[in-house]
Amino acid sequence: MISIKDLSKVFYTQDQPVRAVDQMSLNINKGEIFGVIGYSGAGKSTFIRLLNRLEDPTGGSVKIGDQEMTSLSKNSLRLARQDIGMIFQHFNLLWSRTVYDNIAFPLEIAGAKKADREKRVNELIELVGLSGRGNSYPSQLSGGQKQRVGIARALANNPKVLLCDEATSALDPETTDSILDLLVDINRKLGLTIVLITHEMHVIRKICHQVAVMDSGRVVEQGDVLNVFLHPKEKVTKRFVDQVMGDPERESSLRLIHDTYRTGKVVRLHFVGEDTNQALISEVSRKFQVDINILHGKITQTQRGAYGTLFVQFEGEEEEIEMAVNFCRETSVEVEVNPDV
Ligand SMILES: Nc1ncnc2c1ncn2[C@@H]1O[C@H](COP(=O)(O)OP(=O)(O)OP(=O)(O)O)[C@@H](O)[C@H]1O
Repeated sequence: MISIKDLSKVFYTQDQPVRAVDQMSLNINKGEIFGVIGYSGAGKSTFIRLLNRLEDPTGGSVKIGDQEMTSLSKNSLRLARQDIGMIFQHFNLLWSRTVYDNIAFPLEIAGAKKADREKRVNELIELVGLSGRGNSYPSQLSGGQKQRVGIARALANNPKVLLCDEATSALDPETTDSILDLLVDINRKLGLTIVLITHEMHVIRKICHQVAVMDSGRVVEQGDVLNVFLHPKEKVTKRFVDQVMGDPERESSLRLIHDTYRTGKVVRLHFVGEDTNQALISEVSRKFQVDINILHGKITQTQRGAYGTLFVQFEGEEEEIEMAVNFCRETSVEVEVNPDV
């Protein structure tokens, strides 16, 4: 659906050239929610603006469907953009227009007839949960409602792709979740491909199927969200996973346990999907002569299923511990002995 190859953007500033996006290559499948995560300055905004050519690339290509975006003339680009909706962190609504007229705006530009516009706007108002608010002005709406207007406006011309530029970063956690739920709903109902950029792993965890981690203009890690949670390779990715799975107390409490009980083994168990329901710990304690201290645990839901980690300490004879660890390894649960915390 979207194929990005060796995409680069260099800004030539007075001091020195800035490589905001540096040889990025990605493939995004139709119907997928694809998240790009990175810290401030990683190049996310530049990247997403290159997709619909709000920014012209220095090199490389962006293909959306059969359309090579980088070589389109002004006129063809205007048409191609009707297939690409976009929503923004600060909503970018027209403040002097009502909700209804904001949503109607892209339809007016596309030359839709009045009756068709009316039908479409009413459908969209209902789809985004703003029934009864058509005559309100943006200043009379909450942040979440404003973003709903932004979403309805972005969907007006039935785009194939929706680009989300930090769409929930200005919202409180609860409103963020309701907007993320709406994006999932739209993705399922309309089969829309969604590309989003964010600096919050919670957003990736909650709605994305695939994730790419950006650092200094490059994709440093990429994959299925559950796999990236399970096996983060790069330091920056581990920090993002810790935004969701971490616990400020974890490191100190594990160190304390480690220093207090010098016997036994600390083991980290990773549970994925169905395995999260497995009664592994009670089975191990029944089968082997080991004492099990549960040190720390967390479970979370992703679009790809549940994911959990559990830190435990096995105490007992070395041989029994070895057998218990091997037993855990034989299940589909992943095991790390004496993990770095
Ligand atoms: N118009 C511009 N002119 C010069 N440099 C720019 C321009 N836009 C972005 N940059 C630089 O490119 C790099 C990437 O910026 P970008 O805004 O894409 O990152 P980001 O990951 O979206 O960060 P943030 O979340 O803080 O916006 C930064 O070093 C930034 O200073």
